[in-house]
Amino acid sequence: MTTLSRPADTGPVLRVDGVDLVRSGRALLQGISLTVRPGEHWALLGSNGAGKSTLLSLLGAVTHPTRGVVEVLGRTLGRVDVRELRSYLGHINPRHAPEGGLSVRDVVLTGLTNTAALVPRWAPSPHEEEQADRLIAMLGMGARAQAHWPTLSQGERGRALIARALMPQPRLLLLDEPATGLDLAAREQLLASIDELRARHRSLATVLVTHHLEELPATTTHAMLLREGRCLAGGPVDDVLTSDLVSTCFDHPVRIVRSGDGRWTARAERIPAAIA
Ligand SMILES: Nc1ncnc2c1ncn2[C@@H]1O[C@H](COP(=O)(O)OP(=O)(O)OP(=O)(O)O)[C@@H](O)[C@H]1O
Repeated sequence: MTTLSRPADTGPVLRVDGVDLVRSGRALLQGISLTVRPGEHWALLGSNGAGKSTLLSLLGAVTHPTRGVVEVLGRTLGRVDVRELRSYLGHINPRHAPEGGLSVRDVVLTGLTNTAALVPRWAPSPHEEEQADRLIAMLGMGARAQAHWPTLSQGERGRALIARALMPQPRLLLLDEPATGLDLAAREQLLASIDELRARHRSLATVLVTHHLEELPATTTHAMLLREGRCLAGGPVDDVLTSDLVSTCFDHPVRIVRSGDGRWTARAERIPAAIA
């Protein structure tokens, strides 16, 4: 196997050009183009089945396009060892299931080996252990570092998984519905952690999938709206998250408001009785 040198730290983090993805004879994505640069924080929104997770799996080098080009960290999918490329990405799936007996600290360390369990005869360096402790503290999990995975709440797991994904110092972090199932306090803590992470790591790029505008961190810079596998709109967040575009995307009239703290709310518009 050829060894991939660490991808260069310059240029776009992601470049998707004219991508179609067909599975079982069905077009799941059509004509998707997207460029993500260092320091950009993208939200990927769309209704159930719009293709968000499918697009995220392309960006995470998990699947290949049927047509078009996907470049991840400057490497073209189809011409690169994707397993190795994935080790330079932070791809957070809230459904990740680490081995039961691991502590938070162990789970975070498995981010270096990209495995569900600690690798036998592998030991982290003192520097790597320090880094794990620093990330655990940054995500507000210092007091729970020795807690065993099954005893954690869903919110604690979400934050531990972000720390895990950051261990290889990725340039790109992919988050698939990170706030799903969290209660109000856990969601707010998670969003605050994401904002802090972005502030501390200025060149980090992120792509976050969600159904809910209330789950978008205030630091979101760009958005893409997906509808039936196609891009309805993509670009700077305030150009894309408008009442008109989001209503079209979800096939329902909604009013979008961005409040003073930079967060969003979406409310259904009342449809006048005459046309309801
Ligand atoms: N391997 C596959 N073969 C055929 N269809 C698939 C395959 N994988 C996903 N799909 C379909 O592709 C569509 C897009 O799925 P995807 O999971 O990307 O949507 P999503 O926007 O993430 O949806 P949700 O919000 O419900 O999670 C869905 O209709 C899904 O059933």
